[in-house]
Amino acid sequence: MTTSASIDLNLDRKEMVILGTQYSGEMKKGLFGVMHYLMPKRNTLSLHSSNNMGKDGDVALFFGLSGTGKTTLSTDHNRLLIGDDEHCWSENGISNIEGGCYAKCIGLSKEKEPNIWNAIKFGTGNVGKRQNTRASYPIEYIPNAKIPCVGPHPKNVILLACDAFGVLPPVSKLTLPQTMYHFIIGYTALVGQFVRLEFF
Ligand SMILES: Nc1ncnc2c1ncn2[C@@H]1O[C@H](COP(=O)(O)OP(=O)(O)O)[C@@H](O)[C@H]1O
Ligand SMILES: C=C(OP(=O)(O)O)C(=O)O
Repeated sequence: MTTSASIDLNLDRKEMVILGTQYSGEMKKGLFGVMHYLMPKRNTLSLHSSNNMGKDGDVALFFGLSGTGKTTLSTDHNRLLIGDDEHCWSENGISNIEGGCYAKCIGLSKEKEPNIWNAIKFGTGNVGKRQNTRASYPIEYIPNAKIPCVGPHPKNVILLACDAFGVLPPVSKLTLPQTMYHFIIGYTALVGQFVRLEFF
């Protein structure tokens, strides 16, 4: 064991117990773990991704580890927000699991991310002193949210590598096999450590 935290789940009793951590993100991540078990049985993929939709119905799906920009980039005032973190992709298209968002507060400013700033509503100026301080808000607090939070099959898939070491070009257009390769290796630079820096 490298940590004293544990997330214990009883699928029969539909119970989850979170021990040894005060990170409230475990509530949604624990349930996400349940979805990884249940959804494939229904021929549905559960994805750690954000999603938004353009005016023409084109859905973009953003994959990336914690801190790579899923929440920030999907909350785009020119597009409709479907969700910032956890989704299902089935034969019918995309649907959001959470119905709300979980934004990072560090460095948050009204000028750079006005929709997130306004959605938090309470105490925004006083938070964000630690690396992984979060605020949650109902998705309805984002003015251009897509309610209900569903969309057609994605037209564009974006892999957020956040490669601070400059190994990858800033932007690359990938072929299908390249996309599959990069999805599987999941290369991320510095910010893949975002949550771990804070808690371990
Ligand atoms: N160009 C940028 N694109 C995306 N995020 C950025 C950028 N510049 C700074 N950030 C910051 O990086 C962090 C990205 O975190 P977030 O969007 O919550 O990631 P995720 O949802 O993938 O965990 C935010 O704190 C955001 O303010
Ligand atoms: C809530 C989380 O997801 P993200 O940081 O990608 O928002 C997490 O990883 O704990």
